Amino acid sequence: MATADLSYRQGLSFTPEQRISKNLTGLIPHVMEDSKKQCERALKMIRTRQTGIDKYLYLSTLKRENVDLFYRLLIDHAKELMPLVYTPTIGDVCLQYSTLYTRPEALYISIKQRKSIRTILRNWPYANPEICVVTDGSRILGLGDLGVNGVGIPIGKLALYTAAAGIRPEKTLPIVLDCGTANETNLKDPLYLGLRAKRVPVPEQQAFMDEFMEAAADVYPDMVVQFEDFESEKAFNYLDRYRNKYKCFNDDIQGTGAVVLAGYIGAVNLSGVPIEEQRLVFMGAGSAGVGVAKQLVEYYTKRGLSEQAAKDKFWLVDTKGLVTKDRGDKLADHKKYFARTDNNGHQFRTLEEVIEYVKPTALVGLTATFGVFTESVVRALKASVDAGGLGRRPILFPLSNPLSKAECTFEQAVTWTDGTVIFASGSPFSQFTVKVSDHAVTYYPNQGNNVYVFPGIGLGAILAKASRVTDNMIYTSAAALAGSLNADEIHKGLIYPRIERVRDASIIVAREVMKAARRDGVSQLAEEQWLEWEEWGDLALDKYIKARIYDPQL
Ligand SMILES: NC(=O)C1=CN([C@@H]2O[C@H](COP(=O)(O)OP(=O)(O)OC[C@H]3O[C@@H](n4cnc5c(N)ncnc54)[C@H](O)[C@@H]3O)[C@@H](O)[C@H]2O)C=CC1
Ligand SMILES: CC(=O)C(=O)O
Ligand SMILES: [Mg+2]
Repeated sequence: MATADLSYRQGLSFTPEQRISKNLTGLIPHVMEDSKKQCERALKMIRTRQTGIDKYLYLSTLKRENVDLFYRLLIDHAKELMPLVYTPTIGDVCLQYSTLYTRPEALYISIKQRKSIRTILRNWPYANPEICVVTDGSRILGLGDLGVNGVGIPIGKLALYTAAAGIRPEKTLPIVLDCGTANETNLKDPLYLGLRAKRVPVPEQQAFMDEFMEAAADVYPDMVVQFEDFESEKAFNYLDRYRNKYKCFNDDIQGTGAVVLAGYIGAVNLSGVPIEEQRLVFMGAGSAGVGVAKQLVEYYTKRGLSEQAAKDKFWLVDTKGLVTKDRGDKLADHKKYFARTDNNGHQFRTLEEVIEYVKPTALVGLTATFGVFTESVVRALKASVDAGGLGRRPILFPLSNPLSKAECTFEQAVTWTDGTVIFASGSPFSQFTVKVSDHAVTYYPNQGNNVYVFPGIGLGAILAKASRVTDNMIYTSAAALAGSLNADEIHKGLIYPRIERVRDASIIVAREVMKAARRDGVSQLAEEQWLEWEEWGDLALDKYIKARIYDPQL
């Protein structure tokens, strides 16, 4: 007797004939439902769960039980569901990961298993992964060192690779490298799933990382590796160390740099302040802050400014105040590039002092600290923009994740700028409606999150068979995203496409990233293929991409 085919991927949509041929008759309810009906049931379940975590757990079960339905939902209801599988809910999930755990969903490689990295990689049950997101859990969103609990981030980011860029779910590989943790709560938690030990010294972590990268390239030579949420020093170090040796990029430095550049291009157009007159204060000088500032410097130099003149447009602030050369503390290497020398020996300790001194037109927050954009800070920003002339608008990007770490809320930003703000946040805020005498005015926020670029960068690198991820590929992703808004989005004054259109944007990003790979000589696709596309243009390349991406049908 033939055994039943237990691959229930199609859920309730099997026809009676398929049920007979697969011996499924009676194993699933009798009704036959189309995709719409199955999505309706799942949405009802999600909407009636009380907490974000409950909704996440339901979705996570669905991902395991009916992967196509999970991704159909995530693609078709991105605005509602992305915040559940990604920031902000994923932050709560990471905080409680060891308690919520029911089944493995990633590779967990501890520093005690250094000799077995290749075996562990080969144990992954799906053949030839194309994209890996790896973290060591040392800086998870703005929540600090979560150790192995940080694995929720690679899992969440890879779900977005599938939903936003159509990489097949079985081609994605989430990895957490467990080097111990500095998190006392985790260390004291009897259920903690990671090594119950202090994080090992940096040189040891680096040696482990060297071994991991070598093993990953050896076992999966075609796989692109995305570094995610490594604390800043390691983030910069690993990127420098591996970028010319392996196919890899750092999402927090490069992905965030690209996404903020794209938003900044749109914001400058709306601001009424010419690009040459823009002056930018960055609150936060970590991997994201410095990564973004460097990407923007590249934009200015491409527009003809000298590197020094471009750099002079940026004032970076950290916990000790304005980053200056003569501040008297030992600056971390990644901050030195932006250290100011024009402060005449004066040190500016608070953000208010910096704003008073700089008179910025744009304020970017990457501090992982809630509320640092206070009313007086935001009003001072507005005043400095207003002083430049009528109709000018301040650019305010509180980009830290999750929502509990945002530098200010959308409502505050709108209220404190009398509605003039051009706003983007890392995690999503709702639109905000204000009643003005007899009518209502609705303000629309933007989500400035690297989800708009990393899926397209990864997809572009994979499809171009890129041997490296070059700076031009990253830069191009920003330019492509900036150009991907439709007429309605432009009309609404948005600076990013609506999140429901992230998949359209990813295809554009992937196409341009592929072309940049070809220009940089790192695409290993056949020359004839490129010549054909050159003849037929972007439409042919888009067709090629669309034919290769996962679009779940139920
Ligand atoms: N929107 C997006 O797509 C992304 C957002 N992020 C967010 O950016 C934040 C920072 O990430 P990293 O740069 O990697 O962290 P990090 O820890 O390396 O850097 C944080 C920086 O903020 C400074 N800082 C902290 N509190 C401060 C305060 N009260 N006043 C002034 N400066 C303060 C620190 O001195 C440091 O320079 C995180 O919340 C992360 O979630 C990161 C990547 C992408
Ligand atoms: C979005 C992201 O990569 C972060 O907050 O770290
Ligand atoms: Mg990150």
